[in-house]
Amino acid sequence: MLKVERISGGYGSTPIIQDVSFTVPKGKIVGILGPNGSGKSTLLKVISGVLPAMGGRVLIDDKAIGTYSTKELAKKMAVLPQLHANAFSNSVRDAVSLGRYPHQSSFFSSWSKQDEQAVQIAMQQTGVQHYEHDYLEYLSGGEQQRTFIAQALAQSASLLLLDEPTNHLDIAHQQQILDMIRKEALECELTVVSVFHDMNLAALYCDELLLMEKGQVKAFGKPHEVLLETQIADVYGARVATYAHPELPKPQVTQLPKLTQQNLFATVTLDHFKITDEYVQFQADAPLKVVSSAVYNAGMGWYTTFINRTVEPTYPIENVKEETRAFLASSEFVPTNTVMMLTAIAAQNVIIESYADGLVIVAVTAGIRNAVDATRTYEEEQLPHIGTINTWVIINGKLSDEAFYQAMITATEAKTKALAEENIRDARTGTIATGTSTDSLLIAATQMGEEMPYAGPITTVGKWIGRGVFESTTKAIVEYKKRG
Ligand SMILES: Nc1ncnc2c1ncn2[C@@H]1O[C@H](COP(=O)(O)OP(=O)(O)OP(=O)(O)O)[C@@H](O)[C@H]1O
Repeated sequence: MLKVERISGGYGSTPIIQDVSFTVPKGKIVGILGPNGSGKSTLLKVISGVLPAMGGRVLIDDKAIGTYSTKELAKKMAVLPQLHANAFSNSVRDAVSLGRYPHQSSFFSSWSKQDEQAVQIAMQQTGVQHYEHDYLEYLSGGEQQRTFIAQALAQSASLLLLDEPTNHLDIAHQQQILDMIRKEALECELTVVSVFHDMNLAALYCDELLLMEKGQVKAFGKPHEVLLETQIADVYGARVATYAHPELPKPQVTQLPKLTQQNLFATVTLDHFKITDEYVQFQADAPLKVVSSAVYNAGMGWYTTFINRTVEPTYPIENVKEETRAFLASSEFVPTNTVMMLTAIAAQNVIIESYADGLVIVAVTAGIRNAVDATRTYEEEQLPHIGTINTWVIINGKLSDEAFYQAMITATEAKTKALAEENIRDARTGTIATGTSTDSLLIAATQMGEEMPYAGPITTVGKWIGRGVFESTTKAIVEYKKRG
C-alpha cells in the first residue's frame, strides 16, 4: 500500500508540487493526469525518493520511505522513468537483468535461479524475449520502452511507479502491457501509480485518477468523477466532450477542435432523394449525424447515404447481416457511409414530404400486413417477419444528443397515432396496432446552425416532426390500403 501525505517538493528552493495527498491500496492502479508541466513526473520523483520531499511524507506499507535502506526500498518499489539514459550499450537481456540488482549481495556474483526466472518472466510478459540478445540502441522506441518495463517488472517489487509506460507503444502493445499490469495488480496485489497522457487509456485501466494542475491536486477519484468535460476543459484549456465506452462502464474523452468547415454541411432537400426499382436512396453532399435502428449501421454515427431497399416478403431475415453486406459490396455504395433498411414495399410507393420550408423532411414506407399491438404481443409466439414501417426524419439543423432521442420518441408517437386514426389493427388480438413487427426509424441532421437542445412536441422542430410523420405515415397507409 502507498500513502502519500501532504508532500511538497521540486528542484530548487521553490516547490513544484505542493500539498499532494492520496492513498493507493494494494492491488489498485492510480493514474496521474495533468497538462505539460503540471508536475506529474516531479510527483513520481518525490514519491520514489529521487527528489527529496520538502514537506509531508511517503509511506510504503505504513513505513516512511526514509526508513528503508536503498536496497530495501528497491525491493519494495520499481520505477519506470520518463527518460532512460542508462543501459544503452546493453543487450535487452542485460538491461532487464539490471532490475535484479536489489536482490543480490554483490552485483551478478550471485545470480540465482530466482533471478533468472524473474528476468525470463518479465521478458515474456513484455514480449521482448525474441530479441533478448539484441543491443538496445538498435531497437525501435517501442521495443526499448518494453525492455525498460521488463526491467522494472524483473525487480519483483510490490509497488510500481510508471512515467508514461505506453510512450512509443502501438495500440496492440499498449493493450498488451496495460492488460498485463492490470492482471498483475489483480492477481499479485501489485500496487501501481502511473503517469498517463492518454486520458482514455487511463480511464480504461485505472481504478482512480489524480488530476494535477500547477503542482496541486485538482481532482482525485474514480474515472467518471474526474473526467468531467468542464474540469478537463478548465485544466487543459481544450474543448472536449465525454462519452461512454462501447463495452465498459468507463468514460472516454474526445477533442472538439475548432475546424473551419468550408460549408461542408450543405442543406438537404427533396432533390437528394432518388427512387429506383430496388430502393429509395437519400444521398447527402456531406455526412449527416444519424441515430437509427436500421439493419445496417444502426446506432449513432455520421453517414451520407440512406437506403430503404425493397426485398421479397420471403427474404431470409436470419441471414440479414451477411446478405446486406454482400449487397453493399456489389453496389456502388460505400458501406462505411451507408445506413440501410429493408422493406417489402415497392420503392416507388414511398411517401416523401418536406415541412416548414425544408426544416424537416420525412420519408415513409408502410407495409401494415404485420401490424401489431406492442402492448399485446407477449400473448403470441411471433416470428420475425418483414413488412415494416420505415421512417426517415431528416432535419436541416443541429440537434443535441437529447434532441435526437426526443425526435425518435416524437416520431414514434406520431406513427402510432397514424395507425390508430387509420384503424389499423393487430390481426391476432383485434386491438389497435401501435406499429408493425419490425419497424425502423432514422433521425438525421445536418448539424448546421444553432443547436436545438430539444425535439419534443413542445419545440418547433418537434411540432414539425410530429405533423410530418403523422401525415406521411397516414398517406402511406391510405395508399397501401388502396393497392389492396
Ligand atoms: N530537472 C529540473 N530542474 C528544474 N525544473 C524542472 C526540472 N524538471 C522539471 N522541472 C520543472 O518542473 C515543472 C513540472 O515538470 P514535470 O516534468 O513534473 O511536469 P509533467 O507534468 O510531468 O510534464 P510533461 O507532461 O511535460 O511530462 C515544469 O515547470 C518544469 O519546468
